[in-house]
Amino acid sequence: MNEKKEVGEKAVDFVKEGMVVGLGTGTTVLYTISKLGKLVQQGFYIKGIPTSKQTEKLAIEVGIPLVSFNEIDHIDLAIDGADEVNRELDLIKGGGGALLREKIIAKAAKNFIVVADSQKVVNQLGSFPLPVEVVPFGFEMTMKHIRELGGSPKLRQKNELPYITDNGNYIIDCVFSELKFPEYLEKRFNMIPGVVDNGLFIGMADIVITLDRDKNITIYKRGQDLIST
Ligand SMILES: O=C(CO)[C@H](O)[C@H](O)COP(=O)(O)O
Repeated sequence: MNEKKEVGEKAVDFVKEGMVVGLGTGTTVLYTISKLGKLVQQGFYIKGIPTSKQTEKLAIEVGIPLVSFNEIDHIDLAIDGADEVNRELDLIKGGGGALLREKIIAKAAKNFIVVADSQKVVNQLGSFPLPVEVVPFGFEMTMKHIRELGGSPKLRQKNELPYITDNGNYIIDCVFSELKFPEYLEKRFNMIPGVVDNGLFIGMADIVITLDRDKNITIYKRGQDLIST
């Protein structure tokens, strides 16, 4: 079973005609975007706003009309993947390097749906290294301050050069032996000069679509238990 496809395509059930939809980044939401593209080709009308250049390219390929922030006053729904999800529906994101645009779009959306295969569901956040987007200027000093928060920071690299985000920044991946107080840490990281944002998404997801142990689609809604399988 392709879990990413199952959960990614299920999210399309929440998209209604005429919506402005935030389009996330990654190999799970790719299935959402592809299915939305097929519907658009059959006459279903939506507008998309992408969270990365990679997603922008994919959305254009599948035929989803795109808008930018200066053309809209709201986003109805954002759909995105995650690297980790806990039972409170808090997330670590940014494995794909798009955390800043993803957080801007998730925050702007009336509803934020996360699509996550069963491997992503954890009791406690922090096994996945926390991505932190930093400006290149003085990043060595920024890393020093990040280390003071208890993690082991490592500059993300691609082809032996610093990985560059769509915003022209670097990503520091931060390994924690135990990531305690994620709500505090999300805010604390962003107080370090040079940090643009971090991959903790606390209190943002409204719905998580995943699979249970028996591989049934399972939908969790913030503040409620399971709403359907
Ligand atoms: O945060 C992200 C990109 O910045 C992705 O949503 C996250 O990495 C999950 O990706 P995938 O669906 O490929 O496992």
